[in-house]
Amino acid sequence: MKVSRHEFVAVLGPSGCGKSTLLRLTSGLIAPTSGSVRVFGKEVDGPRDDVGIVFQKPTLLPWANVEDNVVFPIRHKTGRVRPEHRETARELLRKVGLEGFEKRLPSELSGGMQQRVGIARAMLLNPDILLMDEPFSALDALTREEMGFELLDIWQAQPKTVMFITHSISEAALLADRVLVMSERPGHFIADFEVPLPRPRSVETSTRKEMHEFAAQLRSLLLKRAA
Ligand SMILES: Nc1ncnc2c1ncn2[C@@H]1O[C@H](COP(=O)(O)OP(=O)(O)OP(=O)(O)O)[C@@H](O)[C@H]1O
Repeated sequence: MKVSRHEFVAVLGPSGCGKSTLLRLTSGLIAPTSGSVRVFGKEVDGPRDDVGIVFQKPTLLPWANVEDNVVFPIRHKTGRVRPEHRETARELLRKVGLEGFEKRLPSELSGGMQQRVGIARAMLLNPDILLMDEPFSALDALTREEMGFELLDIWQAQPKTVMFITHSISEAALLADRVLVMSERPGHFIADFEVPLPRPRSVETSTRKEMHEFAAQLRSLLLKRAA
């Protein structure tokens, strides 16, 4: 499969089909046993700096405050954090709605707030590619929807290629330009849809007839495969 620059692609598929594996291969965290992954025409042969990753759980350092968690990738990479990195971190925290929480510990934040810290951390080096593995699945339904729209705002302000793994058909349809569907194991792509919805997306988008029709099309494909 190919993803264009700055495209927002969602990947749907049954549990265990290899969605997270696809994401880890793309980030260079693991190497393929066969086949290859290329980013900007170059084979991926190790972890990359131009990729931000957001996992299902934010995996924050419990002893470090919010700002220190966001600048952690730069500390890890270079051993020191410059004032401009802290300024970028604070700016990102403002963007994800966490202004005033910079010096708090992760344990003082809600699950949704912790996930926002994880998103700010993934954006610190302004990566061209953002890989997201079920980033909102541990959140309550309302926060999840809100975070999806926040992500679209960030993506529109700072275009990036996004690969977004989810189990939610409506989330995939509402956020993405394209939805790729994988089969059960051994996973392969069985469908590739352009999302027939205009941008910008909003709460209103989720009530549109096209949204319901598209979600129904995805659902019947996934159910047929599971039957
Ligand atoms: N193409 C593949 N080749 C080798 N192993 C694979 C492949 N796809 C998946 N696996 C293995 O299958 C297991 C599940 O894969 P993975 O976690 O990527 O699935 P998933 O679709 O993300 O599942 P879930 O939706 O439950 O999170 C892992 O142990 C992974 O190593």
